[in-house]
Order: sequence, then structure tokens, then C-alpha cells
Amino acid sequence: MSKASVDTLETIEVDTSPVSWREYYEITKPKVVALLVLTALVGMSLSVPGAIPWQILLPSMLGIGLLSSASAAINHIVDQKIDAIMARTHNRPLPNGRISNKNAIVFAAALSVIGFAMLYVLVNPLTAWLTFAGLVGYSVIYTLYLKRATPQNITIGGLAGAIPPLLGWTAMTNEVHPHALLLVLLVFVWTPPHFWALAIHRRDDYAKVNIPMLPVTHGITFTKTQILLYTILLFIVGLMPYLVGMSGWIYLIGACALNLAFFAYAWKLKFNAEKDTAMKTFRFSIVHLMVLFIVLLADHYILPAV
Ligand code: HEM
Ligand SMILES: CC(C)=CCC/C(C)=C/CC/C(C)=C/COP(=O)(O)OP(=O)(O)O
Repeated sequence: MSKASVDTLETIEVDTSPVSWREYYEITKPKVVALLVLTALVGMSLSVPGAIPWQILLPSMLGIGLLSSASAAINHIVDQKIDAIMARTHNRPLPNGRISNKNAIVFAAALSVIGFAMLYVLVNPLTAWLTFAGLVGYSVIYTLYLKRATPQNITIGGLAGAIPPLLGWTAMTNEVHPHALLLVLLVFVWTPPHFWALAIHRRDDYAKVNIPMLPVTHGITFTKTQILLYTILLFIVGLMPYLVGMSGWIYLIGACALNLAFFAYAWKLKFNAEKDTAMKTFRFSIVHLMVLFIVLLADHYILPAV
């Protein structure tokens, strides 16, 4: 064997480890789903004054979690070709062959059927259909179409990721309440600065696979301006739960502090960025949303009903 072919053999990554539940777990995007379920839990808690019966709480959280996980798995199936090329995603279980296409499809189908049935039978049909709409919105409309079609992909597609607070609310009350839509709006406005911060850092990855993310089509400077503007919009939307009497002063203080901090990150990113500012902003966005929803919860249970 020539030296060149030995060198080539040495550089090929061969994964001989057996397929384990870890790979299946990975394609469900567990951390994303955990945060989605938290926002659903908060929607559910805020829909009624007192405690939530576990007979509704459990199947609701499980059903929403399972359908969200299924939609993440479908996203891995649909995106496997571009994931194989991008540095951030090339080692995912489908591109690197640790999970076959067929097994991934069976897995996603099983999660979908179990999740949908659980919601339909044990919660209510409205919640089952709305969650299914979230699945279609993310894994079909966003992943298959919008992601490849327009730099506004995540602005529109973000609606799917923003829907869980409404799902929690309808699970409990079987009605679409304006307060639930306000929570949806919060996540909807949070999503562009969340994602574009990462997209700035990964701009070249997206350019390589011709995905028209905003930093690729309109440049990094323009994207930073958009992030800053969205954090201002988020600050304004963040005041609304207090102004409409849905939440009290604990929420108001928490939301103002978190939204000001997000604005400060966006300001630094726009006017005084260092190499890692975009990634720091992205990471902060996740902490921001998590804490914001925990504060909503704390406010709801600590303060007397308004
Ligand atoms: C269309 C809307 C969204 C887009 C395009 C988007 C995009 C992304 C991307 C590309 C990542 C990096 C994933 C990785 O490194 O593997 C990420 C991470 C994350 N996103 Fe989003 N996101 C969206 C909406 C949401 C929503 C609605 C939530 C939660 C409510 C969320 C929560 C998270 C979390 C928790 C992570 C960290 C995951 C980890 O570290 O494994 N995202 N997002
Ligand atoms: C049923 C229901 C409520 C569904 C929830 C939808 C859901 C799982 C939203 C998550 C959004 C997300 C992580 C988008 C990233 O996809 P991407 O393809 O741009 O990112 P990637 O390159 O990391 O895969």
C-alpha cells in the first residue's frame, strides 16, 4: 500500500461503537425540547389560579414533548445532506450513518403517533391538533421550505417554536385565550435575535450549503442591526403581560432586567463586538428565555391573583 493511501486511511473517522439510545436521544434536540416544554408548563400554570391536576399535567407535558421531539427528528432526516456539510452538524447521527434513514423515520413516526394519541385521548383534541400544527410548521413548513427559501425563514418559522405556551393553556382550558397569545408573542419576538446571533457566528457554514440565512443574504452588519431592533421590540412586548394585568411586579422587574441585559448584549454585538460576542449573545438568549418563563411562574404563584 502506498504511503498516500495509508495517510488517507488514517484520516477517515470510523465509528465502530454500537448504536445506542444516545443517538436517538440526540436527534430529539433534548435541550430545545426541554425549554419548549417549560414554556408550555408556564402557559398551563398561568391559565388557572390554583394547582394543576397531575392527570392533565403529565399527559400534556409528555404529549407536547413527544411531538416536539418527533419534529426535531424529522428535521434531522430532512436536513441530513446539508448537515453533513456544515461544520456544526456534520457529526450528527444521520449524516455519519449511526442511525439509518429508515430507523429514524420509524422513530419519528412512533413518537408522533404516541404523542398525538396521548394529547387527543388524555388531554383534548384542540391541543392535539394545535401541537400537530406546530410539528408541521417546524418540520415541514420551516425545514423543508422556508429554511431554503427566504432569509425571513426563522421569523415566520419561529411561530412553530413559539406555540407551546398556547398548547399548555389549551390543554388546561380548551380555549385560545388572548393572554396565551401574548406568551406566544414573547417567544416569537425572542426567536430572531436568538437564532441570528448564532447565524452570525456560523455564517460561512450556511453560505457553504446555500441556505439563505440573514447574515449570508444581507450581511453581518445588517443582521446585527436587526438583532438590536428585535431586542427593543422584545422589551416593549415584555411589558405587555404587566400592562394587561396578566402578571405582577415580580414579572415586571424580572422582564425589564432580562430584556435590558439582552439589549446590552445586542448593543455590544453591534457597536463593540469581540470575536466571541455573537456566541455569548446566543448563549445568553437561552438563559434569558428560561429565566423569563421561570419569573412568570414565580410571579403567578407568589402574588395573589390580579
Ligand atoms: C425557528 C426558530 C428557531 C431556530 C431557527 C433556532 C435555531 C437554533 C440553532 C441552530 C441552535 C443550535 C443547535 C446546535 O448547536 O445543535 C439552537 C439552540 C437552541 N435553541 Fe433554538 N431555534 C429556534 C427556536 C427555539 C425555541 C422556540 C426554543 C425554546 C423555546 C429554542 C431553544 C434552544 C435551546 C435550548 C438551544 C440550545 C440547544 C443545545 O445546546 O443543545 N430555540 N437553536
Ligand atoms: C410540536 C412543536 C411545538 C414543535 C416545536 C418545534 C421545534 C422543535 C422548534 C425548535 C426550533 C429549532 C431548534 C430550530 C432549529 O432548526 P434548524 O434546522 O435551523 O437548526 P439545526 O441546523 O441545528 O438543525
